[in-house]
Amino acid sequence: MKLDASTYAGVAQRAECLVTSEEMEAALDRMAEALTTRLAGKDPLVLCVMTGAAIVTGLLLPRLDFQLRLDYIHATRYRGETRGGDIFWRHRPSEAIRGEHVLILDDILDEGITLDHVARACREDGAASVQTAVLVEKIRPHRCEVDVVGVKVADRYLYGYGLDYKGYFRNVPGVYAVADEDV
Ligand SMILES: O=P(O)(O)OC[C@H]1O[C@H](OP(=O)(O)OP(=O)(O)O)[C@H](O)[C@@H]1O
Ligand SMILES: Nc1nc2[nH]cnc2c(=O)[nH]1
Repeated sequence: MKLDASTYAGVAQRAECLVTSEEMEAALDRMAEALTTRLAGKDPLVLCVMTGAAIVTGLLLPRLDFQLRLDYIHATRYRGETRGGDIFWRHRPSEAIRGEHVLILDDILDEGITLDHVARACREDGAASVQTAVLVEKIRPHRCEVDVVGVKVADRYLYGYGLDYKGYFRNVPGVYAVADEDV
């Protein structure tokens, strides 16, 4: 669904910046260091969980100075809404995963349902090992643990750095909480 320009501007004006771009870039540096320790020398297959992880993937991979390959996996459960539903698979590269040391890269761990589902699917598909990393973790209970986290933020509806609000704002260079009246 398209947002008209005045609605878009209103959402942006009412939103609150929780993490600046400088803080996010520092978090990406820390994630790269942690992932290098875990994965350098293992020739991992990095799986970008589309669509939101496209931004963290693009920012993180040039910081990883070791042999790796990139593929994508697409499981979604929000589909432009601010509340999650059932998991919907759009792309599951089962054949490519067999025997690989997999790193699942996502933008956010919220309830943890998506990451739990994707990690289970990779194990079912015969990955040699599965590690997970998210740019943002919400401070709340999750269905699964994650190995590497960028920043931890309050349990509000967020946009920026890949996170969308109704399909928009993924390109915003900071993490913002949407005002209650807009959620
Ligand atoms: O921990 P959870 O509560 O399961 O939520 C996290 C998931 O929600 C978002 O995906 P979404 O379905 O919105 O797809 P998108 O990546 O296209 O935005 C995000 O990219 C995570 O994959
Ligand atoms: N954009 C966005 N997507 C999510 N998916 C799960 N939680 C969130 C959130 O807070 N913001």
